[in-house]
Amino acid sequence: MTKPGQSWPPTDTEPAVPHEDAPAPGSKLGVHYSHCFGCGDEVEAGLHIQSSVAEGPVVVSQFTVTEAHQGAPGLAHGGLLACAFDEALGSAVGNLLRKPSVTAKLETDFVRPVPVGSTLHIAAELDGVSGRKIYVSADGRLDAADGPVAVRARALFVTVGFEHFTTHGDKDALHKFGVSDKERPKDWDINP
Ligand SMILES: CCCCCCCCCCCCCC(=O)SCCNC(=O)CCNC(=O)[C@H](O)C(C)(C)COP(=O)(O)OP(=O)(O)OC[C@H]1O[C@@H](n2cnc3c(N)ncnc32)[C@H](O)[C@@H]1OP(=O)(O)O
Repeated sequence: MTKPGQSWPPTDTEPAVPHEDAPAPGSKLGVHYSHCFGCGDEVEAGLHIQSSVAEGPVVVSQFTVTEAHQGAPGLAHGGLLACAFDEALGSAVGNLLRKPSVTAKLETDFVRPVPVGSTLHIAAELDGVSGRKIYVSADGRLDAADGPVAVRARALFVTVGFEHFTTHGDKDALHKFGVSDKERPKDWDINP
């Protein structure tokens, strides 16, 4: 856990510059995989997070807490909130940098309870890049983009080759992500 006062990013970084093919500010981001627990439209009890690109290296996401997401009665489960942030942070990394990347470290500060029925407005910003390491952080505000902060998160994503997914996961992963062999060299930076 990064201690209060510890600098972030924890190492020297270069600015995180969005890829030339990254969606423009204002663009709505679609589902990256229909069975993704974070954004997938085929996961009934999933988080159904919707995201769009904002100004700067920022992606904003909304997550509405339902009864399927409870820990204590009427309150969101902390682990599910962490999942929502993983999705929101990963969406910023993947969509803005277009580098296949995975979460290596994720830390969350739970500042206020998040009730069922509320919507978290999550703003995830790319903070810097150091080689394969991508630092990204987010605030989640209750019920409005300028509402009170309920959750904060910081994460390290690490760029991987596409074989990470096809070797460790599903050999058809690229097809399921909607990334074709033809698109790969043009649309994605692969330099792990
Ligand atoms: C169109 C586009 C749409 C895209 C949308 C996408 C949306 C997606 C939304 C979904 C989002 C959900 C996303 C998900 O859920 S991703 C699923 C959850 N994550 C995983 O499963 C990842 C599992 N871990 C691994 O595979 C490996 O450990 C990785 C690949 C991460 C690194 O193993 P690898 O052997 O390759 O590399 P390395 O070990 O040399 O490490 C490299 C560097 O990183 C540093 N390091 C590593 N770990 C840590 C750590 N814990 N704290 C601090 N530092 C750490 C390390 O010191 C080194 O630094 P340096 O020595 O170089 O300085």
